[in-house]
Amino acid sequence: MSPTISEAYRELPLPPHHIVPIDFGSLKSVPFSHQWFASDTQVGKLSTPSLKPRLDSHAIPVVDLASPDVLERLGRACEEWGVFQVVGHGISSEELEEVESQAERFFALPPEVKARVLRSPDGGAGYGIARISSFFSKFMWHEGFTIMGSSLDYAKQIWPHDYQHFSDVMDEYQKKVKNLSQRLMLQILSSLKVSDLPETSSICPNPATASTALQLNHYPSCPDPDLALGLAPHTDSFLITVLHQARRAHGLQVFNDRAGGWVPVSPLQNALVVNVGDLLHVLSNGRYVSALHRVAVSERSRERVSVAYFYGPAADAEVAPLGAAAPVYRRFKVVDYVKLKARELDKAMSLMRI
Ligand SMILES: C=C1C[C@]23C[C@@]1(O)CC[C@H]2[C@@]12CCC[C@@](C)(C(=O)O1)[C@H]2[C@@H]3C(=O)O
Ligand SMILES: O=C(O)CCC(=O)C(=O)O
Ligand SMILES: [Fe+2]
Repeated sequence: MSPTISEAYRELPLPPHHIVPIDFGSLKSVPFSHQWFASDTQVGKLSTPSLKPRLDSHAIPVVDLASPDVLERLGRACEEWGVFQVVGHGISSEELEEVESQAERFFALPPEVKARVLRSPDGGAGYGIARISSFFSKFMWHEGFTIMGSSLDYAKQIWPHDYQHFSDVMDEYQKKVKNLSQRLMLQILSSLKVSDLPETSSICPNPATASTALQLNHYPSCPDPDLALGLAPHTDSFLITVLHQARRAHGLQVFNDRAGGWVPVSPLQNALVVNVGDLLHVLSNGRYVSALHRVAVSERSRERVSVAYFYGPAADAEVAPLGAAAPVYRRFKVVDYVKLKARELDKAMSLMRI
């Protein structure tokens, strides 16, 4: 049988304190375990001292999928930023609001109910702390729920008598966002202008075998936002991530060398945020930037919800730079990369370099 992404985590089980979130609702101040200082956000050689971003969000490209020069705009955004906001994507604001309100409904449940769907120590899906947490000395002001495939079994455990609506909303959204992700991937690959794409059918990816995950993120309201960090700096592992952030819910920031630091990705009405992930960085032979991003806790009494959809090739598909005369990355299996990232985090990409 073909491997799944969840299997990649079997070899590296996490202890319970890296799975079960703290009960944020009961806290009147930020505990020491959740207070971040500059030295705690060290990622590779990059120290990320201030949570105050440098530039305003207008710098992040906005791409309208209906625009005649869409390929050129996508290519430039992926090359210069590794992140852009997409409009004209065909998912209605009602659908986005519904998915957001079901995510809020889940996170508002008491801790013991959320614990019914706790991620297992060696698994990828379920409720808990972000997997990257084990690489940092402090805990993040965040709880998440990762859904891989249908959400029905989870919904039945959470709401035994009222599971259908949550499940319908999440599964319908996954279908829509998968179609959008596939469409974006085809356009992004065309934007690379590689003349010979021999393996596109296996890596492109094939929507029937794609690796996908829907991640509901919750950043609870925080007594002292300046001390806490929502999500530590990281790059996403798959090809692309399509993210819905709730309106007025600021906090997402992307690192950009040329802009000289962290730039906010402010919520834009009806837009979805698209991140280039590590695997697309490899396919493009390093041309498209795998965007380093983090989430600051921006306001005292406002919680924040976001919904991320990770889209990648099948777990056993092989990835390598496309049509590159001088490839800088070697060929590897998706599942092996996810394993390596679970062990090495930000060093994983450089370990794949030739
Ligand atoms: C498919 C996946 C991407 C992800 C790890 C996961 O197996 C499921 C959750 C995803 C997430 C969400 C929060 C940030 C992140 C880095 C993490 O720890 O879990 C991403 C992972 C990723 O992109 O590598
Ligand atoms: O909440 C956000 O804006 C970003 C979430 C994120 O980076 C992720 O789920 O990987
Ligand atoms: Fe991310």
